[in-house]
Amino acid sequence: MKVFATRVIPAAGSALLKKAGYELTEWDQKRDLTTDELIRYSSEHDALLVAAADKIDQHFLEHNRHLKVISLLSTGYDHVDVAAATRMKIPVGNTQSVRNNPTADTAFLLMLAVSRKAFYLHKTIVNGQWTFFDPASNLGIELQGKTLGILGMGKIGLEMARRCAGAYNMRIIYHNRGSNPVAEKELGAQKVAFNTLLEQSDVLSVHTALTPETAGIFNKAAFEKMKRSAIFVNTARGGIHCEADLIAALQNGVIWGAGLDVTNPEPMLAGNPLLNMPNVAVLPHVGSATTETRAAMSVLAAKNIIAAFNGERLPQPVNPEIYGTGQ
Ligand SMILES: NC(=O)C1=CN([C@@H]2O[C@H](COP(=O)(O)OP(=O)(O)OC[C@H]3O[C@@H](n4cnc5c(N)ncnc54)[C@H](OP(=O)(O)O)[C@@H]3O)[C@@H](O)[C@H]2O)C=CC1
Ligand SMILES: O=CC(=O)O
Repeated sequence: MKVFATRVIPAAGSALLKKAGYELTEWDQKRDLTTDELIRYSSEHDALLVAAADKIDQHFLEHNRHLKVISLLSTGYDHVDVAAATRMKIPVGNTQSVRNNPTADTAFLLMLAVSRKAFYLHKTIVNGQWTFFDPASNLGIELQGKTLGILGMGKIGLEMARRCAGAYNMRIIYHNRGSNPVAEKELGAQKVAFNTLLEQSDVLSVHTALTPETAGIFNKAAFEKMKRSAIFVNTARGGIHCEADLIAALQNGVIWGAGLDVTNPEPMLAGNPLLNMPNVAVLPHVGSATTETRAAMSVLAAKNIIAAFNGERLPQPVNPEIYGTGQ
């Protein structure tokens, strides 16, 4: 069996695939594959291990109906036409469950960095602008006892809420389509309407998937409903906020600050105005970027492939419906 990985994956995962006797080819160039390249390489392999930047759409799948599995190195699967894969009976697996803690850490880090202008102040030192102590400048805001709003109280949202409740005794509100009984019981989190989330949050952290329902949901109208002192944090997907509206909201003081691990497009271009704003912190999509988690992700991605080759249910399936009720 032949596996094609669109990235060089951590050794723990590649070792597992090789131990199982599979031939693994890893794309080792520092650029994304083009659609044509992805189709061509996939046609010569039995399984694919892909990153969030690789678009697996209907066109791609029609050229690769032979694939025994598509294993994602990500949790999010907005880059995959899962419905088409399901129709073609191709199992898709992801790495949800091993990346909750580091991604929540990233959201927490961004919240704190924005509240104290940390990224900007670091830059002022680099630029030689730390010249004297001025008690009235470089002021941030405190988080103790403030209200955290979570859009998407799932696995990562819950970890972010736990951190904020534990560290700053923050009141937790959230908006989901369903509800999250664990967050309600453990943290006293209160489910609210989306508009209430916008109006009441001091920090609003986004943890929902990118779907047609959530795409661009943070637009001009949404930012205008938020507090002028609010911090917006997005570690989910850049497509959930409208960047032009976010920039305008920050420039016009409609909200106070923003912390982003995800942008649209990615990579963000160096001249982006967000990078020069004091109350903004941007990271290059590194939510899960720890040695431990990247190793665990590669292992889970490899296990998804091994299970598919053995005709078994994937340990972390995105489209379990392909198994019917039998598995
Ligand atoms: N920055 C990074 O490196 C990483 C980013 N991610 C991103 O984080 C996202 C969340 O991951 P994870 O916590 O594991 O996912 P979960 O599925 O556990 O949580 C997502 C939550 O979003 C809620 N939700 C879905 N649709 C809507 C909607 N339309 N309105 C309101 N809430 C909604 C769901 O609840 P309900 O169904 O009740 O609405 C669910 O609770 C991923 O999809 C991925 O895009 C993940 C890992 C790393
Ligand atoms: O963005 C990363 C993911 O796991 O999803």
